[in-house]
Amino acid sequence: MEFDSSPVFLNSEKITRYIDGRWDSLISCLETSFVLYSSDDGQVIQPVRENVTVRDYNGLLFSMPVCSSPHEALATKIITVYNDNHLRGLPRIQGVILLFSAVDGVLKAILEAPVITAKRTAGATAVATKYLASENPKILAILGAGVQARSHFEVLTHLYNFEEVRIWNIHQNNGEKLVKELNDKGFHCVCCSNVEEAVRDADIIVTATFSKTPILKAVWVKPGAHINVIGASNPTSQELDPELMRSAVVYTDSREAACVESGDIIISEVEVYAEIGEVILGKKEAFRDKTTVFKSLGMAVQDLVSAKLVYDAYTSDLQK
Ligand SMILES: NC(=O)C1=CN([C@@H]2O[C@H](COP(=O)(O)OP(=O)(O)OC[C@H]3O[C@@H](n4cnc5c(N)ncnc54)[C@H](O)[C@@H]3O)[C@@H](O)[C@H]2O)C=CC1
Ligand SMILES: O=C([O-])C1=[NH+]CCC1
Repeated sequence: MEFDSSPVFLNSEKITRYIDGRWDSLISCLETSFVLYSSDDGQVIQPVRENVTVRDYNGLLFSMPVCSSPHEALATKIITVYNDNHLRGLPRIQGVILLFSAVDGVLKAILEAPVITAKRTAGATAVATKYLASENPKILAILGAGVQARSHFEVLTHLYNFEEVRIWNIHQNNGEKLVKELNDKGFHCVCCSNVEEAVRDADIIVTATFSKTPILKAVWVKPGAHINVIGASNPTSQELDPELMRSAVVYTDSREAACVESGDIIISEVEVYAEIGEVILGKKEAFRDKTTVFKSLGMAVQDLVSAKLVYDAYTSDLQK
């Protein structure tokens, strides 16, 4: 019997075709992935990711392997994160996700990583926000105007009807560009000239920047707000003022990763109260009335479930 071992290659355009407009399915897969990761039954095996520093070019190479038994799948995301790439007119995050069958080890697909990374990170935030934010949030503030800012805007406006969406960016022209792009699509957002103005009275805040030092201060944040911290994914970077970290109840995706990768957690010396998976499982409380922080690091299992969602949609399309 002939065996066609060629994996399919799904580029960003194809991935967009199979993932766009599917927030609810993606959020549901991601919710399951949080539960599988935080259950102690070994259904998901996900070591802390490896990274290699490219000192001369301010770059990093990440390798993120995972096995999920319920999905009968293995995946590894391999990405580079080059902080200065905007100066080269290139995306800061590039790479691929390799998706294998866990049954026989066959490589099924190679998927370009940026679209899935953007969508799954925002989808994961959506899960955390659903559990931790106050009911009926009215004001959303997004700090940053890049890839993650866009995908977070998309998913959070899919989930909630905000009265106001505010965007702040370090380079105001890029913030204005994003606001114009969204408003041209029929949304109503405003660009703020400073962080304090953007987050005043906000119910939900997203920080999605490449800042190395805190951009968000405790005194600016409304008590009871929910903050999704997406950037600062290394032990020496911070997006939040340590005082804000210490005044909030801190949740994360992976406690094991947070303790070695998150500058916001390590430098402020806060205790992680819970993984989001533990909240979904009912093992830990969701303190909606308190100021909450979801420190997102990003997990390989999120890439696996999202890549599988895309791959399954692609293969079922082929069979039509
Ligand atoms: N938690 C997770 O799963 C993931 C986290 N990330 C992180 O999210 C952050 C944003 O990533 P992308 O949107 O893909 O990048 P991007 O390059 O598309 O956007 C970065 C944004 O940060 C702003 N920025 C850069 N330096 C800054 C500074 N010093 N202070 C304030 N703002 C600054 C830029 O103006 C831009 O708006 C990065 O820190 C990245 O590592 C990215 C992917 C997944
Ligand atoms: O999970 C992920 O893909 C990443 N987290 C930080 C940079 C990229």
